[in-house]
Amino acid sequence: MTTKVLEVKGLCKSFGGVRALRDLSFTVNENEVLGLIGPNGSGKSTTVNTLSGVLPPTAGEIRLGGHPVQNLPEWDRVAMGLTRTFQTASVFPEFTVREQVVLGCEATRRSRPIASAFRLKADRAEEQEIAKRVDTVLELTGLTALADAKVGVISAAEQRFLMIATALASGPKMILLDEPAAGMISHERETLTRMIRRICDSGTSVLVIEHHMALIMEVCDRIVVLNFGAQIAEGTPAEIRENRAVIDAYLGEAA
Ligand SMILES: Nc1ncnc2c1ncn2[C@@H]1O[C@H](COP(=O)(O)OP(=O)(O)OP(=O)(O)O)[C@@H](O)[C@H]1O
Repeated sequence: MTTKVLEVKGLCKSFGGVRALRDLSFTVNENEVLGLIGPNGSGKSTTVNTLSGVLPPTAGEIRLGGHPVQNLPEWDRVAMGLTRTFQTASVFPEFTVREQVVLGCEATRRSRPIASAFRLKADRAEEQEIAKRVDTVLELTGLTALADAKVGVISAAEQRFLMIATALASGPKMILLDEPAAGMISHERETLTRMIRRICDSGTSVLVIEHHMALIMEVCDRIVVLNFGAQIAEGTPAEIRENRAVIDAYLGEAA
């Protein structure tokens, strides 16, 4: 049976007179990587910003695991299992890689500062649980060997992997990746492609925005295509490659 992780129904977003999103409806299922593609200005970032809670939708419904989340703040959505990365790397150069990933666990921490101060038993158990989760996430993102390196000295691609690791540290059901391959060279994109598949196989569904079509076609199970804020196609990579409206609006004849 297919389990829906994220359901988007009739999503609209306007900025004054600009209708950035026009009635989007799609789902992301368990064990699925969904690609969101389209020309510049077609509404991809607005979709991710609206899904994650950075922007309030003008209309429509967003459900996570069946629960409506469109009126919840970003932090609550993270705690419920919906997390994201941003287009630009937001990292702390003075932290170690491990310390930065630990920050990503904050949204799901149960213990309060008072418990930490007294080192209560439950708090110690949670510390151990977090350490284990951080190790798992570092392995999933290929950063184990860099765990004690300062964030400021690792490569730009590794910093992007670290952003994914930090987002995964909250143990999400669903991760939104906003142009994760930006600035990467060929072998780094291949590493990223394998990483996205591993993330999906480990139980976190993925929605990925990306302009790099080879990566999208290789990693996605299904693809949604936007143009001028409207959904013009949805299908498997093979179907999207052949879709006349998508070729005309975005891919061109070469894809
Ligand atoms: N904060 C904002 N205020 C006004 N208009 C906005 C705002 N954010 C986005 N828009 C407009 O909404 C539309 C969709 O923009 P969006 O950034 O979502 O597109 P995109 O597909 O992510 O583009 P790109 O591939 O260039 O990142 C564009 O017309 C854009 O100018």
